[in-house]
Amino acid sequence: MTTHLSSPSQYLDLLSKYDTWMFDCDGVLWNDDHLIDGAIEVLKLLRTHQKQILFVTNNASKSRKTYKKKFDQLGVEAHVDEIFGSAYAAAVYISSVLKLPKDQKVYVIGMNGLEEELAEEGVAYLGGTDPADNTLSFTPSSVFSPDPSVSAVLCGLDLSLNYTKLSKAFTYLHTLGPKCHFIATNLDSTYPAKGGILPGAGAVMAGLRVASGREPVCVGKPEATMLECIKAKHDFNPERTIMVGDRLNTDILFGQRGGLATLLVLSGITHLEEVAGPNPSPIVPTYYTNSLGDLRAAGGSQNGSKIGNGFVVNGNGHALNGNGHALNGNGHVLNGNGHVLN
Ligand SMILES: O=C(O)[C@H](O)[C@H](O)COP(=O)(O)O
Ligand SMILES: [Mg+2]
Repeated sequence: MTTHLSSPSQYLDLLSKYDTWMFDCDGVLWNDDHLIDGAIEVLKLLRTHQKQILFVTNNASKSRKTYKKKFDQLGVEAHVDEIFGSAYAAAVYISSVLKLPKDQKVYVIGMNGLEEELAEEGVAYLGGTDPADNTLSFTPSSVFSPDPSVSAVLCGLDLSLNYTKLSKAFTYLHTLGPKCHFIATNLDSTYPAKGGILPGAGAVMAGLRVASGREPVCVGKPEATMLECIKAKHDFNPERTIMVGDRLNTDILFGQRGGLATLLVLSGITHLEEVAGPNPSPIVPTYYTNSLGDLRAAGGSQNGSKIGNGFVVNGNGHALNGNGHALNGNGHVLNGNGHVLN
C-alpha cells in the first residue's frame, strides 16, 4: 500500500522521519539540463535540517567530478563524495570485486564519464571515445584483430553507439565466452529528456545481449553493488533513510532491497496509473508525490511561493490554508505568534 503525499503535515512528517536522503538525478532533480522546479529549495531545506544527502544516479555518461561541475552550473550544492554514479560503481566493481589483473583491459561501450572513473580506479580500457571506434565506416570485410589483453566488456549509455563498437564488443564476448566478463552500468530502458523520453543504457545494451546470447552483470540500481559502494564511504541507518526516485524497477526496487523507505516522484519516467491505476505495478513505493518541489511545503520556500499541490508557504515556512492562515505540521491553524488556534 502506497501513500500519496499532498498535505503540508505529510511533508513535515517525512522530514522528521528520515535523516539520510538518497536522490536519483534524471527525472528527479533534472531532465537533461533543466532543473525540476523547487529542487534547489528542497535540497537547501534538507541541509538546513542537517540531513545527510547522497546522489545516486544510473546515468554513466559522467564521472563524479563531472557531475560536480553540472551541479555547480545548475546552482545546486553538492560535494563529490556525495555523488554515486553507475560509472563509478562499474569501475569499483571491476577493480575491487573482479580484481581484474593490471595487465588486462576492458572493452568499453560508453562515454567520457565511464572512462574517467575507470582511469581513476587504475583500470585499463579500449574503445569508448577512441576516434578509431567512433567511425561509421565499418564494413563486414574489415578485419578486426581482437586485443589479447581484453578480458571484460563494459557497456553503458553511449550517445555515439555505432556498429563498429557493437561488433568489437560482440567479438570479445563471443570468442572468449565465459572468460570475458560482461558488465552493464545499468539497464534502464529509457531516460527522461526535456519534453519526452529517449532510449536508455538498457536499449544501448540490447543488441549486444541479443547477438551474444549473454546477460551482463548489472552494477547500477536496483543491484546491490551501488549500495555497497555507498556503504563503503558513508554510515547511515537504513530505517531512517529514504530513496527518492522516478523509476520503479531501478530506484524504488533499489531502496526496497536495501531496506530503505522510498518516495516516487512523477516528474520523470513513471506515470500516475502505474502506482494508482486499476492495474498498478507490483513494485510499490512507500510514498509518492508529483515532484520533488512539493516538499517545499515542509517549510523551505520563500514567502508567498506556490508549491506543486497548490499550497502557498509564508515567510516562516508554514503552509497556508485557503483562508491564508498558517498551518503547523499537523495541519492546525497558527496565530501570529505561532500558537495553535484550533
Ligand atoms: O539509460 C540511462 O542511463 C538511464 O536511463 C538514466 O540516465 C538513469 O539516470 P538516473 O535516473 O538513475 O539518474
Ligand atoms: Mg531517474
